Amino acid sequence: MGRRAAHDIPVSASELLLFGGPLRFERPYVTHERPLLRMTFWAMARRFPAMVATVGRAAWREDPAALLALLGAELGQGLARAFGLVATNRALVALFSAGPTPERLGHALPALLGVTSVAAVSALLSCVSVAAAGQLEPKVERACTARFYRAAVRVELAALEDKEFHRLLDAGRFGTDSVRMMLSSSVTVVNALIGLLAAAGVLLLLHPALVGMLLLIAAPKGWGAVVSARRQYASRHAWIEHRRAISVITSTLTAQDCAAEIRVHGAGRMLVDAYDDMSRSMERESSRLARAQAATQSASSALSGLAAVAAYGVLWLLLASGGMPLAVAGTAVIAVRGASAGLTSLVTQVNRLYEEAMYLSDLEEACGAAERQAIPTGGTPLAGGAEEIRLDHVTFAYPDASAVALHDVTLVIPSGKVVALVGANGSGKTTLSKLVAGLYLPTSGRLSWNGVDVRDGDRDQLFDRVAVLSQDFPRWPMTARANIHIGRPGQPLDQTRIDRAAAEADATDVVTSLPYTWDSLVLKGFERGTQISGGQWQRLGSARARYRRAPLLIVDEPTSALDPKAEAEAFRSLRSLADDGTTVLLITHRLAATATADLIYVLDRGRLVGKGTHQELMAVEGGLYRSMYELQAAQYGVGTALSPCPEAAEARTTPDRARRNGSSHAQPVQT
Ligand SMILES: Nc1ncnc2c1ncn2[C@@H]1O[C@H](COP(=O)(O)OP(=O)(O)OP(=O)(O)O)[C@@H](O)[C@H]1O
Repeated sequence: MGRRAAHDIPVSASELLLFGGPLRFERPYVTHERPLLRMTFWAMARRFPAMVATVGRAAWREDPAALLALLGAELGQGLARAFGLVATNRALVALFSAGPTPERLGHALPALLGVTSVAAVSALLSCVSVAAAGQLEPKVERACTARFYRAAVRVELAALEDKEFHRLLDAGRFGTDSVRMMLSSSVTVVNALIGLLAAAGVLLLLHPALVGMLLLIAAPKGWGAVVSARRQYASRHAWIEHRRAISVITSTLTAQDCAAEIRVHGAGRMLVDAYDDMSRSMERESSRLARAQAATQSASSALSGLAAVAAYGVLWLLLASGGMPLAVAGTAVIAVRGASAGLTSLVTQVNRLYEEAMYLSDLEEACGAAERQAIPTGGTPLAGGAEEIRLDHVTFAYPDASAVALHDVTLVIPSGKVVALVGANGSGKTTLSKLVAGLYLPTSGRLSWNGVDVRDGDRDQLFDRVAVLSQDFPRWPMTARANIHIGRPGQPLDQTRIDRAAAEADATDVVTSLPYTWDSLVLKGFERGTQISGGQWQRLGSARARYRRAPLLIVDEPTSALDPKAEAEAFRSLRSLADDGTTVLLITHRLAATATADLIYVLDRGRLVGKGTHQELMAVEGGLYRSMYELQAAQYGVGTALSPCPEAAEARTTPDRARRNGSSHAQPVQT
């Protein structure tokens, strides 16, 4: 085979300039890159039964009837091929026997009818095989893919932090594409193998020397097929690298976010030139491959031709010496020609099968690992809504992290209140909210929901009681309606509830301004698709969290993209949600907004350093909250004795709010 491996193909000057070398995927994606080149053909052949068994097991689980039909049809075709050869031999014996032609034809007729019937049965079985494979392939693919994704979405968040585990999941994703291909390749391989065995068996019966003849002629063809398939494989990887580099570059040429620099900076011309340059290296690789394949083909054909001459010479001698009847020689020629054609397909498919099998074994491994790391189902049932969420000396460290993200935190999140978490970047606010949501478990200490330790509690029931609007909330590539409904997907879609959630989140105007209102796709580049702004997305996200109607709403910087008016409205509506009984855990850097919170917790480098109402925390001289607030106020050129914001002023005058703000748990603990 060609000694020049894919990675030896020179990288174009443009690739060097733009990517600093070939554009290869990260490790997860290349675990199996070029394994075929490292493994001998025989080692591959030895692994063949295990590979087919993996697919076979998946097929058996999904549709045993279709699998049996497929196997039966393939086996039947192999037997039909053997019978066909036997019948051909009989027909030739009759035709080459002594006697008048009409008599010989008469004697050959039953065998000829046999050949015809066998061909018809074989064609019928081939149809059965196509139908069964067509039925089985999508089922196997669906089952394996669904199993993988079902397991993946249940994995503990902490497990996803583990790079190795993540690698496993990433690699597993590639396996889902391989299942279908493996099934079709397995069928082709089994078919070719049965065909070869049938031919060899018949030849053995006719004359043992004929098997040797088959091997002699087929061996150079087999060699040529192995060399070509491997060279093609290596080249495909080279192509993939160049193709990847090209598509990365060409996709930017028409991308909207690159359009300005492409025109103003003249980046477009440079990138088109790079495309030209990179394409040339692909062209060179393509020509090199074609030349190499042609050379191998001529060598294998020449060798096979020489072997055929030798074999036919032996046949001649056998015929001349009376050691073999003419009819047997004729059958042998037919069998050998058919078998060597099957051999080429066998080699190509075994190569392919091997490659795909590795991705499939990744998939199996990933499914197993994900199932082992799944969030447990069941546990102590949670009564009520979010009556009391309590953290007792909770410490939490992310897996692999050198420092703890939360240290010895003790606090209570009372029901039906707006509880704000404030602190500098990285102080642990989001982490704390994720623990409260049951997404992570404390490293030490106890976190309880309504008295039930989250370690023992039914986590699905806990999730059911939480709605999340995170900083980087998902922008689902769906319709506006589906973007809201996905907030409570377990219940039938309820348009009235969707409208109400949108109204509460100030998102009604966003939706009515869309060309197809609720049916608009918030996804550009598709029919009914449209692009919405960051602030509009934030309103949709907020509507989704409200549509969920959960006892606890966690909102992490819910107004970062909103204009001042919308922001004030958003905080006002959080207040009214709490007034209606929802517990709101609010994370924000906008301290004017925390002024109306019932309770504020101040975090500093993972530690709780203060708690109380806005007024209480502002009263702590040199306290972290106060200094942060004063810094923000100074940006607006307002003095420190300011009234925090209109809502706060209003809160102070409302008896209910005043009572809440003066609640007994609001004891400043500034450190
Ligand atoms: N997935 C993670 N893996 C490892 N460390 C993390 C991870 N997420 C956060 N951290 C670390 O934990 C600490 C607390 O992060 P967290 O996101 O909770 O802070 P935050 O107060 O919400 O910050 P911000 O105001 O910037 O959103 C930080 O030091 C951060 O680097």
